[in-house]
Amino acid sequence: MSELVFDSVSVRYGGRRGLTAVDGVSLTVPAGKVVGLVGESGSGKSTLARAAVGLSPVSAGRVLLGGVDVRKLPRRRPLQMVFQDPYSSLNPRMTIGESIAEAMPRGTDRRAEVARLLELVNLDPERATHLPGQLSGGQRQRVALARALAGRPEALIADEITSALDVSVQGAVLNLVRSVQRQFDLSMLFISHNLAVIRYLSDFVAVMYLGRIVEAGPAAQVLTDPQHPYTRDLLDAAPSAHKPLFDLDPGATADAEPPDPHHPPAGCRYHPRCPVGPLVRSDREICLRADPAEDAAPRKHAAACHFSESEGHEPAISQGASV
Ligand SMILES: Nc1ncnc2c1ncn2[C@@H]1O[C@H](COP(=O)(O)OP(=O)(O)OP(=O)(O)O)[C@@H](O)[C@H]1O
Repeated sequence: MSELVFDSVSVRYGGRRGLTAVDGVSLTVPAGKVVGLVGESGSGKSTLARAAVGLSPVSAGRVLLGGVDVRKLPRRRPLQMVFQDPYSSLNPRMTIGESIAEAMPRGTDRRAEVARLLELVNLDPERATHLPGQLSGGQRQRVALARALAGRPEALIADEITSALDVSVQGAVLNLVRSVQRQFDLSMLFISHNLAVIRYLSDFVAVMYLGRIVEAGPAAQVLTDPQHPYTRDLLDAAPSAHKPLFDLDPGATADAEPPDPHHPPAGCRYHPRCPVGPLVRSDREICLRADPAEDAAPRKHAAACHFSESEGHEPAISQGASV
């Protein structure tokens, strides 16, 4: 299917207390692959995802699907998004069937297609006449997925799609998403706080910190051989694989206060919290003044850290490196 490319995307929320929630992010979701996007609360993951479907105010850059600017796609159908909260993403007054049919291209045999999609997401086609309020959270999330598939997408963005669900149904929904992604060869940006979930689903992983991608690469490399101190801290903060479910604990990565997104630190944005940075080591003064590049071409493992090389890893990526 088609590659999804974020090309130097910035999102600024306005007003006097405005902030740049996403700051020049470049990230590629290769065709038919899953990129897991991870980072603590407030790092800008949802804002980046929503930028792709026109729901957050892009102030610079663009998003491309198969080389076409998503703003020029027909009603954005080839790119669909499923949200955290299935309660608010479905119209409570429309039947399940109407909600799904609404997203279909013209000329579709709607009744038959609704039944097919409901079966695909393991729901009884009889559900088509029900209202969202008659369904459980897990069932509603299945309907949201069916609705997204009704647009016959090439790419799918999933933003914390299991975190509002009972733990007992999370696994089934994740399995469904994975099987649908494979069946339709979808390119997928998958956002989660949960590193176990990211590990389970992702071909590639991108790590976001304070509006930037700080590390990206093949999932196995990023998760087992992290190059950026922030990624290492995230992985250290997460309990081991023996523990069942774990979420990233915002602020658990270092002793320093979480950053204020209105006033990102100069130099490397991670420096006030970095355990191998200038507050700990006198030879790392560069981190106070020089901003390491951020960029993400996940086929290649790279990190935006002045010292990732000296930590025994690949050289840091340079400003403006191509996607
Ligand atoms: N509509 C908005 N108006 C103003 N600021 C916003 C808006 N939405 C998000 N923000 C701010 O933008 C920053 C990034 O938020 P965002 O929700 O994208 O982060 P996130 O990584 O998805 O967090 P979470 O995991 O908690 O959803 C935060 O500082 C947040 O407070």
